[in-house]
Amino acid sequence: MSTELSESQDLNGLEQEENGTTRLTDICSGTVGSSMASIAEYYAGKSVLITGATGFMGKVLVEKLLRSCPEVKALYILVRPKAGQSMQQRVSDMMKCKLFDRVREDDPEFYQKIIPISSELTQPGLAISPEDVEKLGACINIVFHCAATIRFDEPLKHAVQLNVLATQQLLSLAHQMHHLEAFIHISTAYANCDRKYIDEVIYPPPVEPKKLIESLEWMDDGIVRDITPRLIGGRPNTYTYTKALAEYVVQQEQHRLNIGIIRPSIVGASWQEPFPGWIDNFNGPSGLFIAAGKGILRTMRASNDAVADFIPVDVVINLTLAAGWYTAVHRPKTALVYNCTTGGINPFHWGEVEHHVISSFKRNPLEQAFRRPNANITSNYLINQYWILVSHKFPALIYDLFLRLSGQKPQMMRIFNRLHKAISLLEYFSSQDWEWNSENMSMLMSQLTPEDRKTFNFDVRQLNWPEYIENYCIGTKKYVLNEDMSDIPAARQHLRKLRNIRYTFNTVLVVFIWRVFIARSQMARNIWYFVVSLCFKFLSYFRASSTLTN
Ligand SMILES: CCCCCCCCCCCCCCCCCCCC(=O)SCCNC(=O)CCNC(=O)[C@H](O)C(C)(C)COP(=O)(O)OP(=O)(O)OC[C@H]1O[C@@H](n2cnc3c(N)ncnc32)[C@H](O)[C@@H]1OP(=O)(O)O
Ligand SMILES: NC(=O)C1=CN([C@@H]2O[C@H](COP(=O)(O)OP(=O)(O)OC[C@H]3O[C@@H](n4cnc5c(N)ncnc54)[C@H](OP(=O)(O)O)[C@@H]3O)[C@@H](O)[C@H]2O)C=CC1
Repeated sequence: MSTELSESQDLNGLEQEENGTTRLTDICSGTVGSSMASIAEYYAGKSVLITGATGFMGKVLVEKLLRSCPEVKALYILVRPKAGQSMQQRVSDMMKCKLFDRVREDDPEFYQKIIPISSELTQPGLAISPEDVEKLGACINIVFHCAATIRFDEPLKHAVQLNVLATQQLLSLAHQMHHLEAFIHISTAYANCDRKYIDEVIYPPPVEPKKLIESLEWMDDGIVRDITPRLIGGRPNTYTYTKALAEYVVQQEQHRLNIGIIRPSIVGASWQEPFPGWIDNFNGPSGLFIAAGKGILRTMRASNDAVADFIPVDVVINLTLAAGWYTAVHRPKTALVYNCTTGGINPFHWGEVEHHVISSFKRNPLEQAFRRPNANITSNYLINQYWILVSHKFPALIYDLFLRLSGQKPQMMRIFNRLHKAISLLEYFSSQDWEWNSENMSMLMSQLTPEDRKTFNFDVRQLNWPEYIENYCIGTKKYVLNEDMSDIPAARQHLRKLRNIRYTFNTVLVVFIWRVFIARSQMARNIWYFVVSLCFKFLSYFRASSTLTN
């Protein structure tokens, strides 16, 4: 069921379908002045506020805005001091990141456009100083809200504080912005993962956010922990639950602000921009790709035929910027939701992911792999448990034994325990299928000029998955693990060594087992003599026949 969009009759540039879904059309009657402006022209002279700019997606958003909208006036970014680093230090470190190489080339002074604002989103008023509130109120034209806790095991109180309450406070701040044209909220395609078919609508929230927030205020952490599974119900974690609540909170403001909601699925490395394969974290599939490349992860529960709904980060950001432009220019009267997914347009399946990840890491191996990359994904619980025992726990035990014997600290079992914890939280997403309607994404594309369609490309029909996965795997090697591509021959040599160790180990094991068997069983001895005599007879036969032909 979708929420009631009561003003269906007077939507500007929008059509409301029978089921309540709000769709874009090419009607421009509701546009403001610059409707014909290209995306870059629209952002020219604009001041943009970005939350979560130090995060994975936020950084890509900042980079793309600076590179493709060079006339943008200023990017105000909400940043908190963290891990002993001041806000300023964090921002200057961020700008040194390789991601900004292309922008740096175009404009070495690009950092002057970035204006950090100290903010801790979990604090009242987002801990923004009154002077900064005034400054933002006077100048911001567009808000992109990316900040969130994306941890799947986040305690409910904290997830609500950051994903729901902070969103609410940001919306209050947005009300004080006198020149605000658009508020773009980044959600997730899995906010409604308790449904199999997900339309571009905001579904009724699982609970009234206000009531939940009030209750959480007086409950102690123990009680909250105990009731969390009951509260989240059909959702697998507090992350998806609080992102669903946040959507509802944002929707409540749709009559007072121009709102767009972007729902990306599983965000992966960049496809094209600023260069293929850029990734800087272990979240989502990236950590598992690395674990598979290192030969540590060799089995996990996933359905071979289910769609792996990956979406490259640059596609999400291009769509986000286009949605910002559309929302500001066309001013839809109700919040538009964009399911930013690939499954319905260019599907790719978990079985194919496994195949391409493994073959890519065989071609471009990671340094110091534990074992040769090899994987077995299955949806069968028992088969998976068997492989965990044989391919994870047993090798870990042997390796730890080896470490102990050589006077080192055992570590492999600990690594596997952490990996199993991560897998247990991720398997939910790889073991089932969802269907997203992504019509708004296609229709937004139809609104762009041919030039913008190239500069802000989010046409995922053009995505070549094997090539994308290859670049993704190389990206994890180069940008997450900081490994040098020139070391690949040595890494290949290491894999050959591992293969030889495996052959030797397997041969010794088979001979050993057989010897034990022969020593204990007359039947095994008889079979052994039979096989040996058969081999001998074959050998004699071939020798005789080759003598005759000569
Ligand atoms: C058999 C081989 C097949 C090969 C390929 C098959 C790949 C299948 C991939 C399936 C993936 C499915 C992914 C679905 C994701 C759905 C996404 C929904 C979309 C979103 O909206 S949100 C963003 C997603 N959010 C996340 O991904 C966060 C998940 N992470 C967490 O919640 C926590 O990190 C976690 C896993 C609970 C661990 O917490 P904790 O123990 O406190 O430790 P740290 O966070 O400090 O990390 C510890 C350690 O683990 C590494 N790590 C983190 N994440 C992963 C991961 N996904 N895979 C592997 N390893 C991971 C982390 O880097 C740390 O390592 P250190 O060595 O640095 O300590
Ligand atoms: N990654 C993915 O696969 C997907 C992500 N999304 C959504 O995209 C958005 C961005 O995700 P992503 O970039 O991957 O996440 P990251 O974890 O990389 O970034 C989160 C950002 O939020 C900021 N933040 C977190 N807590 C606070 C706080 N208390 N005060 C101030 N800032 C804070 C972080 O700042 P700091 O650096 O200080 O920690 C960081 O900049 C999120 O809304 C997420 O739900 C949606 C679908 C998939």
